Amino acid sequence: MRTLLSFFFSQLVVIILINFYYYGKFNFTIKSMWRKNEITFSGDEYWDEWERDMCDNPDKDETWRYWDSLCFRKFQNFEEVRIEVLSWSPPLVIYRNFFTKKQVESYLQLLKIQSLEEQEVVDEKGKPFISKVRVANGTVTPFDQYPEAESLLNTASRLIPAIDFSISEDISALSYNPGGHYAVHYDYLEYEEGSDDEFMNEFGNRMATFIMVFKKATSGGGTLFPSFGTVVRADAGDAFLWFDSKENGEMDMNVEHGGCPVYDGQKVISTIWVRSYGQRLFQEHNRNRSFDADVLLRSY
Ligand SMILES: O=C(O)CCC(=O)C(=O)O
Ligand SMILES: [Fe+2]
Repeated sequence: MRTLLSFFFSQLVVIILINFYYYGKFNFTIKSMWRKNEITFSGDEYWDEWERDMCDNPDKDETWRYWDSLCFRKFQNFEEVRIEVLSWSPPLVIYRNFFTKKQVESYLQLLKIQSLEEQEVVDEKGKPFISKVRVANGTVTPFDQYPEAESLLNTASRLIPAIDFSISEDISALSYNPGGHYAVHYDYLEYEEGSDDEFMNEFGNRMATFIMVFKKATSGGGTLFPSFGTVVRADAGDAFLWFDSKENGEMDMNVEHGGCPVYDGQKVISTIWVRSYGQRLFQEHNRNRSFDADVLLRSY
């Protein structure tokens, strides 16, 4: 009887200890999420609470662990390309280890000697102005002026044959310090009628956004896609890409996205906005629907 009782009590103690452990863990997670959500920064009024909750949710970190994630290993002219598909239609994909360490380092070195400026956003007339919708520093690094930028363009053109990267805006770099962010927005440009944009007249609207990662923040700083329920947290040397337009060239409403607030460390990315006119994909597709990711998996 005594052994039975002592067995019973020892089990009780174990159960209580386990409960304490999990309660503590649970409490810690909730508290740390809640604490981050409480962090204020300049421009936080442009973020909804649920968007910040998604940004801060640590479960969104490792896409390749999801039971339904699709990972492809493709050979393009004997070079290996690793593609993680986060959304099939419209496509949102991460290219892992896309750039070499040397490319990453030399581009960061180039940014060090450039002076990065506080970034503006454009209004509906296409006019730039400073706004706390985006808090970041940046600069433009034209391909024809900087071999470090040209090398990135060459790699993208070689490994992603579906897209003609030469029909694009100059590569532009962004650096976010703690408190830096870019509230949820679309990249597809929408101006009021009558505003004149020569570049738009010649090359069309933004078809795709290609983001290259050079430095990952130590806390915060992912890229949130509310419609996909995903936060991309890519590493230095990775790149990710999505389509801003549908097959008929109109704006795709599913691809709103934002740069989550950086809490610690520095985030450095740079972007190539690919323009529509002359892209082969529009000759092959013209329906009123989103593109599918299979166009990125073909070799052409
Ligand atoms: O910082 C990010 O993660 C996103 C940047 C972005 O959306 C943009 O530059 O248009
Ligand atoms: Fe954007």
